[in-house]
Amino acid sequence: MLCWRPRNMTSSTKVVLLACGSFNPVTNMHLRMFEIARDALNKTGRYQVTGGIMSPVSDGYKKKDLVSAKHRCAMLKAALKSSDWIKMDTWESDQSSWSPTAKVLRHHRQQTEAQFGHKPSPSKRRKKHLNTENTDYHGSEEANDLANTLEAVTVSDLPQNQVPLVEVEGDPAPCVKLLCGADLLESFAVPGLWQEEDIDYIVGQHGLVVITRSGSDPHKFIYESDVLTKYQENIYIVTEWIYNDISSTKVRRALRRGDSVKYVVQDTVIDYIRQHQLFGVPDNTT
Ligand SMILES: Nc1ncnc2c1ncn2[C@@H]1O[C@H](COP(=O)(O)OP(=O)(O)OP(=O)(O)O)[C@@H](O)[C@H]1O
Ligand SMILES: NC(=O)c1ccc[n+]([C@@H]2O[C@H](COP(=O)(O)O)[C@@H](O)[C@H]2O)c1
Ligand SMILES: [Zn+2]
Repeated sequence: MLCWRPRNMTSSTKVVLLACGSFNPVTNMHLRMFEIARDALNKTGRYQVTGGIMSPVSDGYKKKDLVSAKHRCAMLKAALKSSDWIKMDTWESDQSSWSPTAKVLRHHRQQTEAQFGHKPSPSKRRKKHLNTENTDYHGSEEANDLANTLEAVTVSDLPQNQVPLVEVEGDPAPCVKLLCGADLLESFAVPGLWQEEDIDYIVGQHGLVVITRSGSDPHKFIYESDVLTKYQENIYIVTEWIYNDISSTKVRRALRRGDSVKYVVQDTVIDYIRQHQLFGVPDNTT
């Protein structure tokens, strides 16, 4: 089961969309992904998107040309002034080492559940160990305690279907789903890039919302993958008909060459890039 919800609940499932990425720099397409996904999910009548989170990768990712998290977060903060529902979260970028996406999702699931004040049932609270027969291992009264306990447990430590879920007392917490482009989905097949148990956890326990991207065929990719086919009801593919192949790589290239990136990234981001002379942007002030 992807998301715990009371059996008698007939209303739509609340969803928080989480996008992990370098955002080096954040482009209008990163922001558009959220709008496209929210429209598509809300229109199904089965989901209600209640929030969006952008989580920039930490400096420990060490990808070529990655500017510091300080700058990437500042640009993201500036860009998000134009949105009233997408927020940046710096938990991941504050880490000194790179965090696998499964770990970031798990962190946000715990945060979301804690925000909703979910409490463990008294019977479950007494069970300190995680490896119970219950698939609905219940969360903590004191959110921090739970976070600390679980922090020590990697996703792969938890047997399948024994991922900590929280019993609902009142409103159910939204499900946290990974929002990504089709290229990220297809990177699951790159040997050694993703742990199998992480893919299982991400798709099996959270779910994906995938935005189509030029050069990708997510339906075919799912068909060719046994694990993705197994969980295909947890993968929601959204076709972006207003086709736009913006990428941070192209933005960095244009900036390096002194070309305009206006209307491709937010003006506030352009101002920040010029002010801090990032991405090799030529200094026009001298
Ligand atoms: N044009 C796009 N269409 C669909 N998804 C996109 C697009 N641009 C970025 N994404 C998605 O945004 C997320 C963050 O990606 P990332 O920060 O790597 O951006 P990027 O533009 O691909 O950057 P880079 O060129 O540096 O790899 C990923 O899930 C990626 O698939
Ligand atoms: N094994 C993993 O969890 C894994 C592998 C590759 C990329 N990612 C994430 O995907 C996002 C996009 O990465 P790229 O910018 O390299 O395409 C980043 O947030 C990165 O942390 C996660
Ligand atoms: Zn990318």
